[in-house]
Amino acid sequence: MAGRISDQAVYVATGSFLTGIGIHLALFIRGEWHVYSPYIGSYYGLLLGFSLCLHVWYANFMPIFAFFSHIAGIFASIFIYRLIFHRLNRAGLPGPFWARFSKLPHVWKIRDSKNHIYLHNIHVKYGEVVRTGPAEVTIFLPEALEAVGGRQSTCIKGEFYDLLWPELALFAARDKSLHAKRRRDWNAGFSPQAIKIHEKKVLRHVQRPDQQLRIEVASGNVVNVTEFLLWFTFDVMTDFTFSGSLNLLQEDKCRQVVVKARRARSTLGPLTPAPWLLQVGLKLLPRIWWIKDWNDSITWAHDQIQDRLSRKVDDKDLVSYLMEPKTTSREELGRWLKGDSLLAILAGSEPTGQSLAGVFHELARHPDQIRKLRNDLKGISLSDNKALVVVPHLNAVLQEAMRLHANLLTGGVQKTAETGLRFGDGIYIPPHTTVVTPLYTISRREDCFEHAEEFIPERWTSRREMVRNAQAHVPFSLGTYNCFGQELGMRIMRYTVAMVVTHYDFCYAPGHDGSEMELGKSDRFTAFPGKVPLCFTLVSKAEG
Ligand code: HEM
Repeated sequence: MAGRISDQAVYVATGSFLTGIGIHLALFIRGEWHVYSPYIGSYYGLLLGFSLCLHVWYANFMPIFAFFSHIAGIFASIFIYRLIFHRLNRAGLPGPFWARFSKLPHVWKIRDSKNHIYLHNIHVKYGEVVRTGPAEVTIFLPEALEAVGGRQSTCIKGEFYDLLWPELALFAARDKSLHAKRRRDWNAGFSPQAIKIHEKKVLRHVQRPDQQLRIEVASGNVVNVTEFLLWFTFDVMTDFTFSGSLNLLQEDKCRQVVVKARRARSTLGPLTPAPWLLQVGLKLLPRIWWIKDWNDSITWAHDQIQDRLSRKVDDKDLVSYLMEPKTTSREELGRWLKGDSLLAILAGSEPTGQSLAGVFHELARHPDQIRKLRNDLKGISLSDNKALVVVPHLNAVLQEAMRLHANLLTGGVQKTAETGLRFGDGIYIPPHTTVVTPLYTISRREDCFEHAEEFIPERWTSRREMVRNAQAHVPFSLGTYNCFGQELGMRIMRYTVAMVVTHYDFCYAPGHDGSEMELGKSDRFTAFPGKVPLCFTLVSKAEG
């Protein structure tokens, strides 16, 4: 028999191979499977173990042979389907050849969390609408932002947003009606009356960076503004959310919590293109490395909210509003609270801190802009939002910095519905296709912004002609899923920038030219800017 494959082996191999093809065509090709991938992986792991046991027990290779033939059937079917029959093939989109088969090469290429750079290079090489995955298209056209994310769009959030599954959270709600329902509960926490209450806290907190900077100036220290602002915005946001600041700016006792929450996302960035792999990591390795950090962060946020619920507070905070839901029942509330707690803390603090880091980075490289801003702020109350909001150059500086330093570099992934997506000049994206619209590239397009790579705040005031297509600027996203904290975030930024520019002069520390900010920037669903090491000096009374 040696050297000859028995008939039995041929039958087993063929049968198992065909069941592999069958299971792919009957099941895996339909609907979404990413949240089940850990279970499917575990099932096949068990099946392999069982085949090995049978092999050892009966001294027969047939069970292993059957197992691998079945797996080969699945992969062969996937390969042929994606090579020839996939709906996106008919769209005839350009893109890397491997993209039609798998997202894994993409994950590998962005293991350094530089998805924004990777996709930018893809744009340069392949054009405006590129196939970047078996069922994924990346669109670099500004009109895609409205078409995909606008209120009229039928697209839903992409599979990535299931990262908390089966827990619920506002930003992770992919079902539009569920999302709309929960959003109504959040609304109360951002009403004009609520903003007034939050603002008192914000104003109290803005004193702290001022006090801390005075200490740094007196000690002649270099301040890494990226970190400094992150501590500050976490302090504001924890107070805003559950009436209890962590006091990170002054003390390093609790900083580890934030460090962990950020470290947890070191792999979230690279895994964004492959949500199924993210699910495998989250569910199968919950106590390992970054996944442990991620789970610890969620537990920490949840504990803070539980602790808050046992306390009475003087002024209403976000939890007060979330605990008086208009639409969610009391029983359902428990399911939302964990994810929403994390969202409330992270969604406000990080983007605000990161956007502010972008502002100070740009101002430090453009001292003329600091002087101009300081001049415009003369005689204006630094704690009066009504007065600050009408200082055109202040708002222009914030907008321009947010354009160049978008918070979502490539994130905000969506998915087309049953009808597909038609927009622009006859562009059609088939149904059930993931759509990526990388703001990093779109908001730096020369056909949208003249001298797009340069920091020119005047394009938002006296040189309006330099904005060729304002559609490309959506720092707070748009449509159904846009940012809740836009008004609050803008106020925090206005107060902080106005205070610092009025009281301090600043520039990059000796030996630093500002390049670390861009070079060190990573894309971990949200942007993590690199270092911004600045030296501060107090402005003389005559100048200020
Ligand atoms: C400069 C500061 C900020 C920027 C640039 C910013 C940007 C964004 C963006 C781009 C999104 C969409 C995310 C996505 O599609 O996945 C978003 C969502 C959100 N933001 Fe902000 N944000 C800022 C400040 C804040 C603040 C202060 C809060 C207050 C808690 C906040 C709360 C939220 C929430 C709750 C969502 C989710 C909305 C939903 O899914 O319906 N943001 N933000």
